[in-house]
Amino acid sequence: MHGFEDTETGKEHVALSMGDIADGKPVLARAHSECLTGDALFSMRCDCGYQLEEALRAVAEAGRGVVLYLRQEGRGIGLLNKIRAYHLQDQGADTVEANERLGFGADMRDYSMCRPMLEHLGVKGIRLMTNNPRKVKALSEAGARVVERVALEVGRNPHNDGYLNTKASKLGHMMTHQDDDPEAI
Ligand SMILES: Nc1nc2c(ncn2[C@@H]2O[C@H](COP(=O)(O)OP(=O)(O)OP(=O)(O)O)[C@@H](O)[C@H]2O)c(=O)[nH]1
Ligand SMILES: [Zn+2]
Repeated sequence: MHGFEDTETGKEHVALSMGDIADGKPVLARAHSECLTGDALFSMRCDCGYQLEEALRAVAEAGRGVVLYLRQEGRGIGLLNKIRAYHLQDQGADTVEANERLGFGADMRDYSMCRPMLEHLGVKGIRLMTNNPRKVKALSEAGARVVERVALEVGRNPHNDGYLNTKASKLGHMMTHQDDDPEAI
């Protein structure tokens, strides 16, 4: 485990690495945004905890890889605002509308810390586990060489079904699941 301090925001990020990731070959990687509720408290209303677990499992299976754990909770609006957004969602708003009603953009995250973190670890190119095309673009623009996107679709359940559908329809996430697919729950 490697710790990093973001000198601009004061946030402390972490990288979990396994195996030789500085050999120049593409590295299986996940840039995971903090979700206290999903990652630590087992919330089922998002897919974060499931994705984190699957990313760690995939790295372990490959014997080589890195998970960047980025402290940008709630797509960058922070934990308390995410809780406020959840209250709005309980009254009918979707995840994007809730953010907007609170005066935030749909996604306020910044991935500029990833490049120095990967450079420090000697990683030259990554096979990024994500369904989010904006994340691939943002990481590439930040200077990280994304050689491949690896799908990370896990954890769909009745509590996060609507949330995942909104990610696909409003945020552009690439999901193979179809709303009318009875086997996909
Ligand atoms: N504002 C807000 N943030 C949320 C909500 N649900 C989860 N999050 C946050 O969203 C972040 C995870 O982003 P997602 O949009 O689920 O997924 P992603 O990282 O864009 O894409 P993947 O790489 O495919 O997982 C974490 O920081 C969570 O805390 C919500 O309803 N509102
Ligand atoms: Zn979450």
